[in-house]
Amino acid sequence: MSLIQFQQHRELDLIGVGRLCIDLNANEINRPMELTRTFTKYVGGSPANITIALSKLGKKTGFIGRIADDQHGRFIMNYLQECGVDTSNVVKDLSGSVTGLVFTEIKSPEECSILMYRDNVADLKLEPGDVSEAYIKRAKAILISGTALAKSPSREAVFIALEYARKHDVVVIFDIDYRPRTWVSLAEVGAYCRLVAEKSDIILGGREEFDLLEDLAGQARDDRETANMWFEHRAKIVLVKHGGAGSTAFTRDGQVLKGVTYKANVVKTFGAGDSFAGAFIYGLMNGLSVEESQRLGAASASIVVSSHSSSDAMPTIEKIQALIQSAN
Ligand SMILES: Nc1ncnc2c1ncn2[C@@H]1O[C@H](COP(=O)(O)OP(=O)(O)O)[C@@H](O)[C@H]1O
Ligand SMILES: O=C(O)C[C@@H](O)[C@H](O)C(=O)COP(=O)(O)O
Repeated sequence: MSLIQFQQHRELDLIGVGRLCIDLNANEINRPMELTRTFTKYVGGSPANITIALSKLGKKTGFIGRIADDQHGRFIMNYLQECGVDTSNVVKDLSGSVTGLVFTEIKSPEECSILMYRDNVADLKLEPGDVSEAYIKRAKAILISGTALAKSPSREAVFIALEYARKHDVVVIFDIDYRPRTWVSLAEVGAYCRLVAEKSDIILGGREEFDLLEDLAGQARDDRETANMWFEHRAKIVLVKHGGAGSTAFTRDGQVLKGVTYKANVVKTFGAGDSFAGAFIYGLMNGLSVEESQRLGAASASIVVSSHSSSDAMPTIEKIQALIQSAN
């Protein structure tokens, strides 16, 4: 019996919850942002990227979030619809909020950073009333990103979504997605993310992100200890990402699976986690093993880190399979 029981009769495969923002990726790469003059605009926001990735892989997706009543908000809405994401539950925020901006700096293929403008952003204005139980029960899975827990009322909206998902056997996928610029304190990161992780079926994060949940910032607990801690709750899969060194997946039934990586002509390192997550979830939804799903994730990440964007570069399954074939 499959580790993760997706309700197959549901019309939506995945609903993303949370951040919809704009990536502004420097065009003049391999130099600090002080020396860049032009940027290319893409839709961004980790949950948006992952939802877009699944949509481009042919999955039926939806989104619960808020956009600003500005040109960027309209750009995001148009792009989601072009990608086939259902936007019926994306709310236009009329409080005068703005769209979160992510300026990305590509000093070198290995040295990239992101500068996030997060004040008065629409995504954190998501309210509990925006979360529809009837919408959530139409989905096989929801994807929650940790950053949506950083401020109220988004925080409460996420907990409502979590409650509806548990009530209607919707698989809960939690991507820790720690973004320092949005949080008030590390104590809050740990407190709120632990509450969600304890109710999640699949937890994805980097080593440092799991440390934050375990109040071990900088003490780097052993991945297996981390997994066992979450298996004491609802988790069936705990996946620890390790950048270019790959990933390790732990399953509740005792498997420990080292994920492969595929050689990439790295342009930038960001986008790896979201592309990995999208293809990994796709594999699980298609009944593939955790190991095969990791393989899809790794191939997708290799494609996206070799590209200028995150969302735009999310690949089709054919592109992913071609890369895997060529590597064999
Ligand atoms: N330089 C790279 N080359 C090839 N694959 C990579 C590279 N960096 C990351 N990946 C793949 O993407 C996955 C997620 O990357 P990681 O950087 O850990 O996530 P995040 O972007 O969330 O920090 C890794 O487990 C690996 O499979
Ligand atoms: O999630 C954000 O706000 C930033 C993303 O839009 C950006 O594309 C990025 O950093 C994705 O990187 P990843 O989370 O490492 O895949």
